[in-house]
Amino acid sequence: MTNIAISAQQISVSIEKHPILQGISLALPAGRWTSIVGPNGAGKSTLLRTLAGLQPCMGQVQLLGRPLAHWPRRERARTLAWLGQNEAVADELTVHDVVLLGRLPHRPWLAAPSAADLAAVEQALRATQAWDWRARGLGQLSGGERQRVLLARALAVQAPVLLMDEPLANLDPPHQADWLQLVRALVAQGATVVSVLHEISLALQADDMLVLAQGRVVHHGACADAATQRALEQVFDGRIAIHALQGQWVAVLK
Ligand SMILES: Nc1ncnc2c1ncn2[C@@H]1O[C@H](COP(=O)(O)OP(=O)(O)OP(=O)(O)O)[C@@H](O)[C@H]1O
Repeated sequence: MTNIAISAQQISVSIEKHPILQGISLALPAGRWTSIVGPNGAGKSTLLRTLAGLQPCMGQVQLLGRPLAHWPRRERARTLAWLGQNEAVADELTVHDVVLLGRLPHRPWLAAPSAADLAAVEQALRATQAWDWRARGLGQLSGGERQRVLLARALAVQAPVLLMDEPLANLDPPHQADWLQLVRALVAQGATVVSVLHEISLALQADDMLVLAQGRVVHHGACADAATQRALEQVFDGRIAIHALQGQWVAVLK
């Protein structure tokens, strides 16, 4: 039987009486990378926030088979790491301290960081090539540099499940490629990654894809499946076409 990392049963979200998510049910297998794509306003970020327990909803979300509400807070924070979009983080904190925040769910209340915490921070900062800036203030970094530090914070949690909303925002192509390698390595080690991505060619590198439109899942399948690719072309009104190029699927604009 497939292990399910995150599942949702009939989740609906309305904001100011406006339906944003409409009865979504899904099961995301563990040890795979799922990308969530769809047009602007489809509800991608809202869905990811709901799966992370950050957005109240009707229906139920389960993390590793247990309803989110039944998880003790710290255990849940060690199990599910989150990288949000445009997150407010105190700009006066150093890069090192920002990434150390990712270790909070591992540390006893008011305890100094352990050797394991410091090692996790260093590993995460090196993985995102942010180690050299560790003493700088977050506010002194460019948009892409800041994004890499926030990615390091999520990695430092060392959670088995990672949810990332537009993780490639502001990243240049080499760092997008690094992110891809990182995600593949995490998944190879058994982690589950779920990411909202606007870069369709990168989203197509995932194992599975969830295609969203108007608050509903219109397709869920393997990226390599022809049906997934047709659903993707359709949801963008035929304005993209998907082709194979050097062993990869790429989306071209029409
Ligand atoms: N706080 C809010 N108040 C009112 N409407 C909201 C709020 N947050 C989101 N919405 C609306 O919900 C819908 C879905 O938003 P969401 O951010 O989830 O979409 P998305 O698919 O991530 O979009 P994008 O591709 O533009 O980032 C949009 O129509 C948006 O305007």
